[in-house]
Amino acid sequence: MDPQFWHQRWQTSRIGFHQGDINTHLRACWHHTEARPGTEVLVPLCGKSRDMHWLAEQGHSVAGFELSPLAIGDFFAEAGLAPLCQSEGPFVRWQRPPFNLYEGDFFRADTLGRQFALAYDRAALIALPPAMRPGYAALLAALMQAGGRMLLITVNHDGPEEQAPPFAVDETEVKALFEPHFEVKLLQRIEEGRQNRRVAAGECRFFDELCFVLKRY
Ligand SMILES: C[S@@+](CC[C@H](N)C(=O)[O-])C[C@H]1O[C@@H](n2cnc3c(N)ncnc32)[C@H](O)[C@@H]1O
Repeated sequence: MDPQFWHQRWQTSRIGFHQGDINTHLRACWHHTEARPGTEVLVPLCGKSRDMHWLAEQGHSVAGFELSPLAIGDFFAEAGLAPLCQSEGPFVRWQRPPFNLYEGDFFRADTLGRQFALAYDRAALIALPPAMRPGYAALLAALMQAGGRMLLITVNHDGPEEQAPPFAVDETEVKALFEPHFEVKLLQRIEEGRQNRRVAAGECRFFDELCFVLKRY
């Protein structure tokens, strides 16, 4: 999407994607990453997700990437943390251990020359229109160390071909995007049914959440 789309969403507080609670798949499936405490977790398109606090509670440091300074500012303010800000390559890095949140375009993350053993994607891939997804998968392949693992959460629905996220990204597409670089395993699929507001409103007949673990070859 155009960066302006996201800046406007944050400026007008249209952030329905933000979850007040920790993500259910994260709690249930993180152990599949075989994460060791102390290992840094890459969180692309992180928003102000509370999941980053949960990862910190498991003993991880967190490297988040986010376009919106409002999102990053809220993340620290809501936690009562005062970050230090400094420029680093094309980013502004907001730092308060165990969090390093990089303000800027994630698609430039390779310029930092960093690699990660762990990553967590919730509502990042599904925020991208189809044409941007192959570049996202290739970038993650470049950023992950051999043997590195990533927990990936997507949605699948039969809503109208909307111009706005969350876009449907089913198991077939996840495999097509990532299998050239990663071993891909579907861990769980939750069928939300009428609990989902789009299904209840008749906009879709189904709305499923899928959780994968990916291992970099
Ligand atoms: C659907 S939200 C998901 C946020 C977060 N993962 C969560 O679960 O709440 C997508 C986020 O990605 C950010 N974003 C979109 N494109 C980006 C880019 N190219 N680089 C960094 N952040 C981006 C948006 O500002 C938005 O906060």
